Amino acid sequence: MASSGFEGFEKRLELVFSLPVCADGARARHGLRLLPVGALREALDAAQCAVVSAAGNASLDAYVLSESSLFVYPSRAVLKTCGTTRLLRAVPPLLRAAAAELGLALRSCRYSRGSFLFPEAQPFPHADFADEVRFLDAAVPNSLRFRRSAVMPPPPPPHRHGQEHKWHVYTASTSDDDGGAARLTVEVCMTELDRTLAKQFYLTPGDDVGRTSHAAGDAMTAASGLGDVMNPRALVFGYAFAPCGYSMNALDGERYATVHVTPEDGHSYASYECGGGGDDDAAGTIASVGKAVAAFRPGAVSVSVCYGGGSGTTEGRTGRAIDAAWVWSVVADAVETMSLTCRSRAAEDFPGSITVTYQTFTRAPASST
Ligand SMILES: C[S@+](CC[C@H](N)C(=O)[O-])C[C@H]1O[C@@H](n2cnc3c(N)ncnc32)[C@H](O)[C@@H]1O
Repeated sequence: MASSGFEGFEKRLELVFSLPVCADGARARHGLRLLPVGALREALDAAQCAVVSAAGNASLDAYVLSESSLFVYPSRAVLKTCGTTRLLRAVPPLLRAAAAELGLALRSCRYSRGSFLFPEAQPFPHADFADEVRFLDAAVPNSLRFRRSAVMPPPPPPHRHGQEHKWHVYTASTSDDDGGAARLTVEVCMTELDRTLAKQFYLTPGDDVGRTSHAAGDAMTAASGLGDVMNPRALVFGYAFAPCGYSMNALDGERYATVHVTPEDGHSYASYECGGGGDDDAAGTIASVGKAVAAFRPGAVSVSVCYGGGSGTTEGRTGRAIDAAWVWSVVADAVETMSLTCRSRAAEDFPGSITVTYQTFTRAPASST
């Protein structure tokens, strides 16, 4: 841990593989889910984190890690790590194992993160986005020739705290127009959590002897209302750290949601992410951000939405095409009801027909009258 405090802001990597056409039935059906435990462990060791709990359903495997989460689908892996982990170091062993054990070739790679609270504590290559981009450029195969990195703009000055909250995105893809792979992912980063709500994520005296980390985590899920963030059908797995901290994975069919909480005063942080589904209920998926924000009443929030662009992407209930202006307005409707005001917004297109939107919100200053 940095001497200054725990770095809550996560690094997030999504790798998408092509399933081999001539694979036998099991390999075609389960793909990456057949990776040997030893191969996963080698990748997580390289990133400097470990599995603390595992669950799965017919569509995916979900792991709570010592620092955040891992989701594994047949052709897609999402690895999210926080603290001073070296997430990008997991890329070479993952690609090697996917090729050697399963014959899977990488089709696209997306890396994203916010601005760290304690950038000086980050190990190479994470201290500098330019180094992260160089590392990824060297790690992904040449066949992913469509590449782009961008730092999404900070709010215009003067910002409330003089901090610049930026969103860093790198993508590489074998195709500039990956029309068939529309997926919606929502990433929310919250700081300055309400102190009373944050206290729910501390173990209570006696927890260390009386309850498992899973049972204590499930109690935190219930007390905070986070169990409802997805929908009542979802399987929810909470995990409590000692003396504080919380991680949760929720699964509903092919969709997942994940919440991570660093409740320590002075650098409190919570994240909410959901994704895994297509865009048939994009409005509902994005609106779930409102429930996550209500559980923490943060002073500052950023929301990034990544969606498959191109002509095939429509919002199911209305048949309306998803575009950045529509995403911005659905996010703002979900967040601004909680005395938070939009400070900045941006949208960028990336290879593989991906669009990423980014918005920041802060609590409105108290009125002087
Ligand atoms: C892993 S969790 C959630 C991570 C998530 N990115 C976040 O910050 O919200 C981090 C919280 O758990 C606490 N914690 C306690 N033991 C930990 C451990 N062994 N590894 C990681 N975090 C631990 C940290 O102090 C922090 O409050």
